[in-house]
Amino acid sequence: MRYVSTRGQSAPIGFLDAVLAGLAPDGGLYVPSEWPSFRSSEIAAFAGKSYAEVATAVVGKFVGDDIPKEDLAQMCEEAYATFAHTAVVPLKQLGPNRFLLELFHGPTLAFKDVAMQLLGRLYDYVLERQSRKMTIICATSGDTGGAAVEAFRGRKNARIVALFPEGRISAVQRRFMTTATDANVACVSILGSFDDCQAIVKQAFQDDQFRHGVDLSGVNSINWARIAAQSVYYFTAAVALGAPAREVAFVVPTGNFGDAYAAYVAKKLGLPIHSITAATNSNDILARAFETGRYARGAVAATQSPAMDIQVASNFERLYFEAVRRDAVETERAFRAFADTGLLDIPPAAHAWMRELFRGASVSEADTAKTMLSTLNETGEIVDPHTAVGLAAARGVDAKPSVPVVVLSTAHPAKFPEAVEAAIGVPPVTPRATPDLSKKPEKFERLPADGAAVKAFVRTFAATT
Ligand SMILES: Cc1ncc(COP(=O)(O)O)c(C=O)c1O
Ligand SMILES: N[C@@H](CCOP(=O)(O)O)C(=O)O
Repeated sequence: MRYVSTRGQSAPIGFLDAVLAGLAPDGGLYVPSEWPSFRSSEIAAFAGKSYAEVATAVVGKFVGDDIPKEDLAQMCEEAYATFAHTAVVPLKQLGPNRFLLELFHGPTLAFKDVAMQLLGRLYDYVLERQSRKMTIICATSGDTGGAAVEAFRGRKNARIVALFPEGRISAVQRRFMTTATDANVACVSILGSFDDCQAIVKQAFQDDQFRHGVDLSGVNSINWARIAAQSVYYFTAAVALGAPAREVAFVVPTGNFGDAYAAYVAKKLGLPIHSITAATNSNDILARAFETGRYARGAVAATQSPAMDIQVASNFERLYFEAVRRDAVETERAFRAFADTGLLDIPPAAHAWMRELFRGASVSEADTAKTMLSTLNETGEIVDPHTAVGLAAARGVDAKPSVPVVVLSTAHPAKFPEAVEAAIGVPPVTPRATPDLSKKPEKFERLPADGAAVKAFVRTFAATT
């Protein structure tokens, strides 16, 4: 398997190199040079297999010969043994044709654990063999950071710096990062938005001297291994509902577009996906892009679903690259121009291609809160605000009654106790296995949204840990 950059200026590389590289040196994102796929009979054979076994098969398609199958299988076994539910990502029926895919049974109660628990092991595996220690920088709107800290803390071959937007994530999300006492973890509260944090990370990757100096890597969904690992649960859910003989529609609460793009990847691998609805909160750049063909940045608004308060969705570039028939010159032009102007008019043919599979839906704050309450009243389920955005958007899915609609439940309600209690009148209960972090001391730096300041901090951290 080889990986090429969406901007076409970086040399093709293998899976492990793409994983460690994070962002391509030309500023693009790595994608497979050719799409692997499963035969229908292979997908049917996933029925009855464990989550780790399906993950080994699906992720294995992207790994190629870079890791022996037994080693990958062992990493998957170990990664998914950290989940509190035997099904790892159980599917719950809410109504005749409505399902919730619970992705929050990992150690930090959000879907990010699914990929991150595997990434921590992948990095260990390869860095140990290369006798190398890397510096990971990760931008977070709340959940990626906690999952990454949990997956990498205490690991010998990697140090991690998590950048989060000051005051714009929940206290529970913050504490999953800032209470870690391991020497290889640093957290930085950035005086800005998640988009600022992500821009700082991307700029850092494009500074060759810095990148080489600290041996930089990234575990945001720019990293192909994140996408590969997140495509697995679309298989387990769809197969449980009758795929490959039956199509399934997915509704994905969306911010950085990694998870919805992973659904597209599952489709490329051969899964019969009827449609993918990108459900946004009022930060609706993606919903507008799919509905109108114009990808136009707005100001970031703080919402009850803070992990989706994002206006620049990294993985949209990967989809655009496909939509323009893998024209790297056009992708480079479009995303450089977008970085300057905040505007990208999707060519009509590319937009029409996107709409064959994708729909966008934006959900207001009032509807999000109302959906938390109505879900509790109608089904007895307490859902978090991100999941509520997905459930509200699912009302608009246009599918035949024979097509099940699966909404991704991306976080446990206990991560957002204030928003949930305000909506339903009672606080959500934290799962028993989750440690109480509320009394632990927190440790983090505070820095302006300034790339130079962050790089200086990271350089010192890398030199001293
Ligand atoms: C709880 C939750 N839901 C949804 C999302 C959106 O996922 P994505 O960024 O992959 O679109 C995020 C963050 O990314 C999240 O933390
Ligand atoms: N919502 C995310 C933002 C980063 O997304 P990623 O999937 O690119 O890591 C978060 O919770 O941090």
